[in-house]
Amino acid sequence: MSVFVVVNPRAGSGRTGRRWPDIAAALSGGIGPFDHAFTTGRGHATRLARQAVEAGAELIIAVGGDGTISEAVNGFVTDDGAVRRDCTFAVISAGTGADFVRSLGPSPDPLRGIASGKRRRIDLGRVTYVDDNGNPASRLFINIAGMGLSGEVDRAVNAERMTGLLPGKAAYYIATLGALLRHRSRTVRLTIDDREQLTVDLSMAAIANGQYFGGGMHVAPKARLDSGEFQIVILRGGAKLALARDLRQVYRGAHLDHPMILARTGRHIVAETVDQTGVKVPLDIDGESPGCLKATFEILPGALLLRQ
Ligand SMILES: Nc1ncnc2c1ncn2[C@@H]1O[C@H](COP(=O)(O)OP(=O)(O)OP(=O)(O)O)[C@@H](O)[C@H]1O
Repeated sequence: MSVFVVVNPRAGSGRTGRRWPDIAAALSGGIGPFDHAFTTGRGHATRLARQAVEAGAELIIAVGGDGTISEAVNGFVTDDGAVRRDCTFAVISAGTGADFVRSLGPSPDPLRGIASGKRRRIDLGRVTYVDDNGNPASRLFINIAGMGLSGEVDRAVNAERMTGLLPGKAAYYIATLGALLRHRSRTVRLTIDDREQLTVDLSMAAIANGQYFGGGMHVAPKARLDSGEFQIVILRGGAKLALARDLRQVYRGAHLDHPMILARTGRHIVAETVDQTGVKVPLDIDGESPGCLKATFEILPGALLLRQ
């Protein structure tokens, strides 16, 4: 079998690079020979995975955090926008947040899972949106996309990381706190499967394939990777103090009955700002914020063959 491994040596604040010799030894013991390459920066995992898929790789393994996993999955998209269904994907999670793998269930040893050859089909999401230069863009997501506060946090975390002054976790907390303090809710209209239209004063919405984001927040406890639909969790605007106080409920996944939460399911969601201020609502796509509303989220049932 032809195997290609995409490794982000910087993931987990550089831990992945340090662990790579051990991971590589265990991998070759489990699955035999493979090719690999280290990513050098943003978007590189997509290019590496795409080259490998086009060269006939049968299994792509992403080694890194949620950003690397998401970028590598985007390498499965062909020029005409279809997703390659003949190549298998696997992950060795070695990032800081490790949110995607939490939805896969308990797996004491991901290497053993990969070596076992067990495979399952999971859904992917596709989001079309307006990028930061005002151009139409499209991207796959494997875990969670969303809008509002989560997009603001992504941008703040990214800016904080750029300064390089603080280590990963501290940068994340400081950026999140700052984004929360600056945050203002916006009026957004969500059209779900052409059957329901919600116009809400929105702080945040998660369009969830997986269950966790933000480093362990159980935002969409009812989402299933193979359900053929998204779980949609909407947080209305409200007092920030109440928000901060009730945040703990989200970590436990106990927030769905909260008066500030609306929960739905859907396969096709259009989200647009109807806010008179004209302020843009940033997106969150698997932890990155490459653009703003208006956006369309579409489920791609069973699009990815996952070895686990
Ligand atoms: N060599 C590199 N140097 C710096 N950044 C890189 C490099 N290779 C990839 N990247 C970028 O690093 C970013 C973060 O990577 P990733 O998400 O995998 O790790 P993490 O942030 O530690 O984990 P998590 O997202 O699970 O918290 C990605 O957006 C990716 O584009």
